[in-house]
Amino acid sequence: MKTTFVVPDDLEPARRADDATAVGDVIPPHNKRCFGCGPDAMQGLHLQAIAGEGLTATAVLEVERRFAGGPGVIHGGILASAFDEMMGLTNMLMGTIAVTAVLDVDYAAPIQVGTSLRMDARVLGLRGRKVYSEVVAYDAATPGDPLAGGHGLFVVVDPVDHFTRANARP
Ligand SMILES: CCCCCCCC/C=C\CCCCCCCC(=O)SCCNC(=O)CCNC(=O)[C@H](O)C(C)(C)COP(=O)(O)OP(=O)(O)OC[C@H]1O[C@@H](n2cnc3c(N)ncnc32)[C@H](O)[C@@H]1OP(=O)(O)O
Repeated sequence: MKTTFVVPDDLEPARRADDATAVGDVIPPHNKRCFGCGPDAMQGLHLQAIAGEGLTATAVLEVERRFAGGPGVIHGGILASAFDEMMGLTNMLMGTIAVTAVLDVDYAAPIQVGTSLRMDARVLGLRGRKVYSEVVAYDAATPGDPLAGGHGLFVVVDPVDHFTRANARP
């Protein structure tokens, strides 16, 4: 992978919340209409992330024809959405809500329609309100070199305050 995203080397450790989703269970959608994880988002990705040990989670995205960009391959924005969601859901295992400030995607190889794309996400650590996370994607059928990877810088917010202000019309 050739990312230029800089992860500080002196991150503070992040901690799994005591009441976080149990290992092996699906992390519940944070919003039923979320494009990434919401069951009611008709055109969405419907990602179901399984909580792992610590601050990790895994999901499989079936790369459907409706996700195409170039002929026969996934659209870059769809992959970015999936990565954003995977890291956002994984961050929730800390028991906080963090929104994306920076999203970095390394498109290492074309990903064909029909691929079962396994995505492994984890929280790398904290710096104050900043959360650094990463995700790596593989072909679930033929694991080998990663097909893509992503990093995110998320910022912890008070969700009621953040979304109330975000929805206010000037
Ligand atoms: C009605 C009630 C509802 C209640 C219930 C709701 C439940 C919902 C549950 C869950 C939802 C989310 C689940 C995850 C979904 C997937 C993630 C997404 O897709 S999120 C969508 C896309 N992202 C945005 O829309 C953010 C838009 N941006 C902002 O709102 C602000 O810019 C924000 C919050 C990111 C930062 O604003 P500041 O004013 O709070 O904080 P500042 O001081 O600017 O930044 C804090 C630190 O971060 C750095 N920072 C911020 N932006 C940066 C950047 N672009 N590059 C580098 N550093 C940055 C700053 O330099 C600062 O660092 P230093 O503490 O000084 O070291």
